[in-house]
Amino acid sequence: MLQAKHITFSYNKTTVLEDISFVVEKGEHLSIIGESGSGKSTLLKVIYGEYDLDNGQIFWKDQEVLGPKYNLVIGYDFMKYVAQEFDLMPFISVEENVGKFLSNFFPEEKKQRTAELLEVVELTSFAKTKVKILSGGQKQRVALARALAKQPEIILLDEPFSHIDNFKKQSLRRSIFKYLKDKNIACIVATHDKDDVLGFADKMIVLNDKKIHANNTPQYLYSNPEKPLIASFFGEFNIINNTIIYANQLQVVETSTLKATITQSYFKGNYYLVEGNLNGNKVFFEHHVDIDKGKTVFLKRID
Ligand SMILES: Nc1ncnc2c1ncn2[C@@H]1O[C@H](COP(=O)(O)OP(=O)(O)OP(=O)(O)O)[C@@H](O)[C@H]1O
Repeated sequence: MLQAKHITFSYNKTTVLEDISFVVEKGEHLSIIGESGSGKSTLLKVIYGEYDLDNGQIFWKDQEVLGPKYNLVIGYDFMKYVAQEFDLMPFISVEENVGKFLSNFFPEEKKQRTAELLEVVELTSFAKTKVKILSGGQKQRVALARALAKQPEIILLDEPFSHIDNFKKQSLRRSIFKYLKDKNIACIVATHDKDDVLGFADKMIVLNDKKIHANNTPQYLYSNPEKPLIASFFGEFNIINNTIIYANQLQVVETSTLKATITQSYFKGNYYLVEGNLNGNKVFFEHHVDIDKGKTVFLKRID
């Protein structure tokens, strides 16, 4: 189990994280969300032991994770970290990068393990390719495979699929997160993407203004967003009578007290996101067809 206990961290005199506490159980998947600059990457780096804390402690099981003041070499064998900037060796091949830290004493094992990981990140056909000529997304996949090579107990992933195109992203995400669950590897994933969270994360932490705003399951936070910041992560929403209502919770009905004049319809594939004016405020709702500008509709909340 990873335990973060009352962590406070500052860059020079600027505090970025204040009194952060949470736990991650063995094999658990925790997502960290928050606006850009809220400190997600910093939190991962601090957990990795890249910086010394101002206050607080971090433990993996009984071992305290310490920063550079106490450790000559940053990092621990049980924990791997894949940063937003992945630092690969450009002049050797994909498989050599992945196998770099695996022992040469067991060549057959090394070969098998490398092949298994290349399959997880869907790069088998690039095994012999030099990393230098790979695209950004392919390099990100090599970095993921390399971090998994020595089978850590916990892995820290910073926007792990940010460079990967939509064609590959869905299947790669399933493949990586399934692999981590199957091997009982805990993960902490900093992300902006709700698709990295929904269906995969056991818990999610919302960082805001240096602190943890919420720490709960994605199901709970989706249903009880409490703050606009949380609702906005999941999708388009409205605040009507001081209540957060997602666009997909509003339905057009014959008559109601919510009368809106349509201003715009956006094609979204299997539905339209329709924008309207409700008592001088914007309102968004989902509808199966587009609605002409200027038309009046009545809306009702459905749950
Ligand atoms: N090395 C550094 N020195 C000083 N300040 C830094 C450093 N790295 C980050 N910061 C500042 O710390 C704050 C948090 O940055 P961080 O990168 O952790 O946020 P983030 O939530 O990961 O952002 P993003 O989603 O854009 O990646 C920001 O205000 C940033 O400017």
